[in-house]
Amino acid sequence: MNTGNNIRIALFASGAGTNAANIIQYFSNKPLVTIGLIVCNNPKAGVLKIAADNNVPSLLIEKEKFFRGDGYMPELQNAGIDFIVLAGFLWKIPSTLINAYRDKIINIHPALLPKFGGKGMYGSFVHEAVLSAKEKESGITIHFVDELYDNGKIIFQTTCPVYENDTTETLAKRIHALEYEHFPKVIEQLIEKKNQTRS
Ligand SMILES: Nc1nc2c(c(=O)[nH]1)N[C@@H](CN(C=O)c1ccc(C(=O)N[C@@H](CCC(=O)O)C(=O)O)cc1)CN2
Ligand SMILES: NCC(=O)N[C@@H]1O[C@H](COP(=O)([O-])[O-])[C@@H](O)[C@H]1O
Repeated sequence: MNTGNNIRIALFASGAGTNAANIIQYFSNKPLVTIGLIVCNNPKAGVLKIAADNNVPSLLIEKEKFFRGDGYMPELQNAGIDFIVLAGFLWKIPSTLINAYRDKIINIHPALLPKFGGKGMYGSFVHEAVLSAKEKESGITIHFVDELYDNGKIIFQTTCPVYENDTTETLAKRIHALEYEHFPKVIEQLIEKKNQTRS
């Protein structure tokens, strides 16, 4: 149980982990926030090396315990986790965690929800859908996580242009730039707001 003023965050990621690396770096000199754990469902994910390189403990999870067991609640509690940040995590968060961390789980989505969200909408699939729809703009959405995919209350959105000659790669690069710029600051503002209501 975390009893101090320090807020301990668990980052959930399934892939390269560039957002996780950016968040770790951002909070590396902010004493009130600790990245206490990286939770991953993919043994080959680049985020596991990012955890090791930054001396952040990691937890490799498997389906049965996550979806039909305790959702790794004991491990999260032992790590003193107060807040969960999904940064490219590709499994649905089960009700065990949603209920235990109600309004304390957030996610970043690489499009302007409610469009281009839901099952199957992750990574390059999202950018492909935006390009196929001939959208003139895309962006990012940061939202609270509830039982459904991409359904929780929206906290923050910002946009970027989509160009006719864009590929999924060029659009992904523009979206990533928005993620790196805004995600850590939105996390920090949320934590500050929760600290104000606690004190
Ligand atoms: N309860 C919730 N869990 C998760 C949410 C959420 O809003 N509520 N957000 C996702 C992140 N996400 C979009 O932002 C997302 C990730 C993955 C999928 C998806 O379709 N996943 C596949 C499985 C993919 C795989 O195992 O490689 C699937 O469910 O079939 C949709 C949206 C994180 N969790
Ligand atoms: N629907 C969820 C989704 O698509 N999330 C996206 O996965 C990428 C993870 O990149 P990273 O592993 O390099 O941080 C990010 O672009 C994030 O928005």
